Amino acid sequence: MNEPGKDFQFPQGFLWGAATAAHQIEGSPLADGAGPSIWTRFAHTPGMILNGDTGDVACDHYRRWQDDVALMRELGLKAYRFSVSWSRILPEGTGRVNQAGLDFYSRLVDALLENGIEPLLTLYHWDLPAALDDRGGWLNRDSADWFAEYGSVLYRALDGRVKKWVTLNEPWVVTDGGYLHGALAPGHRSRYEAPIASHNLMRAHGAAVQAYRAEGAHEIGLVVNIEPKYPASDSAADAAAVDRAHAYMNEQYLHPALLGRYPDRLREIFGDAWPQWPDADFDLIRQPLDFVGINYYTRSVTRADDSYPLNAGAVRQPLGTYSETGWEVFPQGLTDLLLWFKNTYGDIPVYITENGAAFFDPPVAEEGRIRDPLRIDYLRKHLRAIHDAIEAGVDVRGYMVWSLLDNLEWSLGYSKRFGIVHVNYDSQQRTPKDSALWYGRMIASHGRHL
Ligand SMILES: OC[C@@H]1[C@@H](O)[C@H](O)[C@@H](O)c2nc(CNc3ccccc3)cn21
Repeated sequence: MNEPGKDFQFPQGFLWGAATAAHQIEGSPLADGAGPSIWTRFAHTPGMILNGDTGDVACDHYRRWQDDVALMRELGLKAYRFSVSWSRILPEGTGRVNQAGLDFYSRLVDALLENGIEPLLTLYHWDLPAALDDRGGWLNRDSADWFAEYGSVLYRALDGRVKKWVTLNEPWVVTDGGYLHGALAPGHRSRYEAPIASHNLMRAHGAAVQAYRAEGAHEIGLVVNIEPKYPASDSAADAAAVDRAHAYMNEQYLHPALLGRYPDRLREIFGDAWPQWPDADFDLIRQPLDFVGINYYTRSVTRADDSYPLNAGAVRQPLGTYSETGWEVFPQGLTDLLLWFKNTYGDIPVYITENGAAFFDPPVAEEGRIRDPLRIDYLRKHLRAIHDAIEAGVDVRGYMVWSLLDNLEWSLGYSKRFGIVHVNYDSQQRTPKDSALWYGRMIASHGRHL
């Protein structure tokens, strides 16, 4: 466990980095021939995003990318996880390639490599081309072919310089937020559409991995958000609620990707809205992966409660510590879920591809400092939790803090700051927070003085 003053030894080659996503930081969504995405549309639909915020400017990274790479270098990052905007590459989603879009990411990758920073590229971080949404989007079974075509364009252009690829970021959030509850683009609310979109996302994942095996020569994986579920009591009803919530969030994507089948509970959960899937779909979805990315933020203490979907509701912990997004700070949950992952799916290499928290950060102090002790404490405790899992035999190969920069928090606009670097959205001034300086020192010591 975490004895004070313990000397932490992370594995040789452990990859220390930070993560972002295209729509959250780039701005300039329609520059240089890019097509609109569903998030460009969603943000310009009144009432969809807090305060009417949009990604039109964001962190202006599309224009400031060279300075941002220099900042990553100054902080001492060894890796950078970013996503590509599909509609910059294929403005209509398929067919015509926009060379200017490819050139942007090619230059970014070259700059990262020149600065000793390994790129981890996410193909899809929620920003589907609007032109494909007009053709049914993830509800259209052709989406698997669209996604494989998009991936192949990038594999041919960047593979070799990019050696770690991710197909999808968090299919659970895309489905739950974009098709069941409607809080995220494209804003659908249907228990019938959600399983279809979810299944096609996983078919698309499989098709993109298959295409990579034909075009690429390095590593590819899937990124999921998983959240350990703990029963609020020892009642049978709460245990059943935990099973439903666990199957719905944690097993719904890893089971088909790694085991070639869905958890049985999903048919119970969706009832008549759960289609009969063709067996061949699971041969497509289940492709050998080089790694799985896990995004961890919090846990959920769960009870049976029929006022919630799934008849499973989260119970706030009276003695818990919570971040600005209302997520409990619970590092032990990361150790627990890594052990669950290993015991359920075996020794597949794991990267923590997102971990972080939004706290209320004070304004930039006179001396230019931004004191964010809560974030330092959060990161330290979660890295120690990862170290515990590694000591217990889980093959964790790297850690990407969410996020490099304060950025557009989707429907919450710019109201939540996850960055280790503060962004003044008026001036676009970047100011490393104390957490960024701490993280850089931690990387330099390879975690020893965690
Ligand atoms: O919310 C923080 C980040 C977000 O900015 C990233 O784009 C996304 O990959 C991300 N995923 C989670 C994990 N969970 C989650 C749960 C419910 C709604 C949204 C995200 C947190 N985050």
